[in-house]
Amino acid sequence: MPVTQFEIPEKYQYQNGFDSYLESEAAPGALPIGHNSPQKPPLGLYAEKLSGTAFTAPRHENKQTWLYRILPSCAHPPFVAAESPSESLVGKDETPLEKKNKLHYIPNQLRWDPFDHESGTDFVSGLHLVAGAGDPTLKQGLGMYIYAAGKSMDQKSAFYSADGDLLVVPQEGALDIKTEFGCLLVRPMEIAVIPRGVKYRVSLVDGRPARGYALELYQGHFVLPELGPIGSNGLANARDFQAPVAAFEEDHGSTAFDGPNTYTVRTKFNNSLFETQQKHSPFDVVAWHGNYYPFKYDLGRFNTIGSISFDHPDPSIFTVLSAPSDHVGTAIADFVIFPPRWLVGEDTFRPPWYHRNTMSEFMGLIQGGYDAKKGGKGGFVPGGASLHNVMSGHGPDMDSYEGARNAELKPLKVGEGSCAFMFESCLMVGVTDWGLETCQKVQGSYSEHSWGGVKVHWNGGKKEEK
Ligand SMILES: O=C(O)Cc1cc(O)ccc1O
Ligand SMILES: [Fe+2]
Repeated sequence: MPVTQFEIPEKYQYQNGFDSYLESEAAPGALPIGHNSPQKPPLGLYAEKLSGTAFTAPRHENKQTWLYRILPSCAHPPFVAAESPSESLVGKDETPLEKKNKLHYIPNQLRWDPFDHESGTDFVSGLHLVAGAGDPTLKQGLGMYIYAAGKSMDQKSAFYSADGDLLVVPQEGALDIKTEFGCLLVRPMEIAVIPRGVKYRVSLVDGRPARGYALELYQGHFVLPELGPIGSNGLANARDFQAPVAAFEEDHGSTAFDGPNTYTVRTKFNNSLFETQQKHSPFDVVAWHGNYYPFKYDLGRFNTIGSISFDHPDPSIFTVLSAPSDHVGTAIADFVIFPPRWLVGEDTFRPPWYHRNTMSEFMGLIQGGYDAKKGGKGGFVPGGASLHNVMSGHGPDMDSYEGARNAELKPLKVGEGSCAFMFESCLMVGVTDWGLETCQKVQGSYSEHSWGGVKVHWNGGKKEEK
């Protein structure tokens, strides 16, 4: 087995397929046959449509799901600004939104020490916007997050984001994600995508604190990358993506108008938190059918492809999911991983080459090390991150360069037990106050530490003997 693949505990059931049209019912007969919205849906349920694209989006892009639930989602009092919207999302509570959302555009290479675990936060209050581009109100761009959850979300609470689809990359601690569509268990080395609008509740597993990375896509949806000459299989295969099966809570509270509101629903709306209290469980979907649903993927199933002759290929061969812009081949966000793999290139400098890219690159490390960067204190370590913005020069640090320049080129397995990843974007990425200051993790001497001592190997122009 090249990489570890996960067991699926019995408690969780999934249906397989990427961008498939799926259906699931937790009570037999809950799905109407033929109809979407019969006069009286079966079992006394309400029909509710959840759309992820405009009704009129072309068929190949159209995403929506019909939910059959005990009570419709609209039955709640108005949302109000959450009283203490964690300092986390973008800044301090009292800070005006413009300041909270302010992004600082910096040409320097940035690297962060591992972000802190937090004890008092849940998945929502522990979500920190580190960097981003664009604007959720215009449905353009993306946000890059760090989360640190020291406790489960309240069992009578739910969260949804109106801002975009959230790709979650756990780094420490598993997440039990209860969604309106059913449950997902997402462990480090697995990922999940929760589409815009889908309500969910994140619980810690075995009480273990959780930390990880997330990318919110303000526009469009993730797709599998084109395979071109690779052919019809490879990289992340469609059948390895897993969606939940319907599971519901039967708690519809008091029917009295003034009955107690026991459920809290929080929403992220333009990167601000709002909340409301309602009588009924938001997790009351008994059945659903559609192609707009949350899903997970075990990174251990990724079929890694590389050069078997010479030269280091572009990292696009490691793309798991891509969120295309309107320009073919140019992504608002690519999610790229660097799993264990064999390097066999002859007469090849095997780590990444030095480069300056028109794309920006935010990297994190789930486990182990990265072949172009030293680990250890002040290095690139699990739970930390780096950002190489548009045209910011970067590449292996000096020691990695010298090591690879002089290495014996026998076949070598790199990255055993490791997995770095990259959120790559065609957009220039700005960094928040939280990312620059509040988190206190920016490594002051990243550039000096990495490239301060790069050696001159220029031989003065003497023709070399072959
Ligand atoms: O900068 C990085 O480490 C990411 C990266 C890896 C690679 O193999 C080629 C290009 C690239 O940007
Ligand atoms: Fe790079």
